Amino acid sequence: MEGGEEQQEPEVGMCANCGFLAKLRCANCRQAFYCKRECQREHWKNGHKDQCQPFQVLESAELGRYMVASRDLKAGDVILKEDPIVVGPKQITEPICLGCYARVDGSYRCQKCNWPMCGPACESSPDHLPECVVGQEIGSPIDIANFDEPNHFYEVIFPLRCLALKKKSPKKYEQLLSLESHYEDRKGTHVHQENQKSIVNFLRNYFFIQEFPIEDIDSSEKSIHTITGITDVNSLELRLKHSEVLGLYPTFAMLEHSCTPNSKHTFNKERQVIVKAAVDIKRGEHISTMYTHVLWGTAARRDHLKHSKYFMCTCFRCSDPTELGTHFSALRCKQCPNGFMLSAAPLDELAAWICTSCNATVTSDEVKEINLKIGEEVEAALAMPSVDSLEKLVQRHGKNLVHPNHFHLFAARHTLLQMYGRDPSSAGEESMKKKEKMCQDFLKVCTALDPGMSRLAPYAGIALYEYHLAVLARARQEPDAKHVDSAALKKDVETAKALLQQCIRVLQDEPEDQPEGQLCQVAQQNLAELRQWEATLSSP
Ligand SMILES: C[S@@+](CC[C@H](N)C(=O)[O-])C[C@H]1O[C@@H](n2cnc3c(N)ncnc32)[C@H](O)[C@@H]1O
Repeated sequence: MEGGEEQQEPEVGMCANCGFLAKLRCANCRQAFYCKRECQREHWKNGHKDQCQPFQVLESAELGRYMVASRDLKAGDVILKEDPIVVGPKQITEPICLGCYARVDGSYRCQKCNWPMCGPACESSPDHLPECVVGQEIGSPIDIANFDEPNHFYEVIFPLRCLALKKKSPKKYEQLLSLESHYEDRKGTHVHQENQKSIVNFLRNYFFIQEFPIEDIDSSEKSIHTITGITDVNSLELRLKHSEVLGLYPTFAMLEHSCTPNSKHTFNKERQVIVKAAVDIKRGEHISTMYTHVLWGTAARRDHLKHSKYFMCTCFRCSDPTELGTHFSALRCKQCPNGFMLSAAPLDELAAWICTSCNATVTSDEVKEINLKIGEEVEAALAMPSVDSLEKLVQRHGKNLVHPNHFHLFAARHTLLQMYGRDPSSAGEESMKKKEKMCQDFLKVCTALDPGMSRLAPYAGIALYEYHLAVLARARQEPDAKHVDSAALKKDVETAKALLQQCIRVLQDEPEDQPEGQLCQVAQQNLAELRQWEATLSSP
């Protein structure tokens, strides 16, 4: 949902502290009124401090609940910091410790329930309590032998932890159940049938959760399906050092989807989610996140949202056949030399595609087929990448089949731009020129698709870093005295510094234990070294 509906704010209200008629209001949330400053100070001390948020949750027939900014937000402003109500393994996961979520090899098991863990400290983690209690009571064997492959036993952990909230924390359970489950939409679908076997039946017929009092665990089929729906629609994926887990954050779950989101989020070590404005957001504007993959074309994104989140996206990017001028899904016209085929109506999956130049048409099925074919080729090339094979693929398809910015080629270009200058076959000056140009083109598309770097920070961060390497390679070619004062060298050093600074800005929120966070640290070190080198250049 783009833009903001006009929100008419009331001009007067009741003082939140003493109940008198009031005109002053809290500048952050704009929801609490005060009759005088003393009342505002009092109210802040008495709890408003913890409740004051720069957003409001509203509701509409189209979106359900959604968030709007309650004041103007600057890019980088913190919108929300929230604890999860449940954390646990993803539905499909290799065996991991149920306390710290590191991979396990089976050499240690919980003394009480026999689930594989990494040691005694994790055994007493509060996260692990629900399955540990069920395991102790029921005593069903935890039959995990292969530790290298995903194991179906883990499928029940997250739903079980959600169900156990009923006794452990009734307030959180209520909060959880208030989230959207799309229960009716899911009934009878393949997902529902699979969950019936792997989660509902397994919890009831193997772990016998119906033996627990209903006041402790609601083990009805409907409740378990509702919980799996809530999880699929609302949960977030947390990347930890050695695994990925899920978390449910009830306020975060109020954020609507947009394919050009205006917020970004990260997690801290306490597993809180921190949501920041990715771009400036005006008061009253909707605040959005992204539920799907920013580097997929419109048809794939909409299809994914339809089947996993049960709505058809109509955002600005989805409605624009050029995808914000990038031509990310455009094909080459086979009837004329210069035209590109674009969907005549991108919000209609079955609409024909029309040439921008000669008006020739192709069906949406033909488009799907071409995409499938290129997708397979790119996947095969990326499985064993070489500069030569990727270059040929990008050039051939970019000339004959698809727009050079097409999403399938974009993935190949991301690998290629990192290989130039690293792969021994591409160490020369020519390759570095290609690298520089490819980084520029790549970053142009990133900026158009995701101006706030909400999702593309890791991609753009790498491209900025590689771009600086290409510029620096040119600058370092002639470090002799006669070149020292040349304007070209100075300009290159300035450009390389600016690229590193931008790389650091883009990656600054990435976790330190992830490759992107580590790249940010490398960029900081490189920047310091570059400044030292620059100083030696200008010293007499
Ligand atoms: C994480 S929940 C968001 C909160 C939800 N609206 C509610 O009231 O609980 C995701 C669901 O919100 C709705 N939704 C989110 N973004 C939407 C959008 N851009 N267009 C239509 N529906 C959307 C869909 O029903 C989706 O499955």
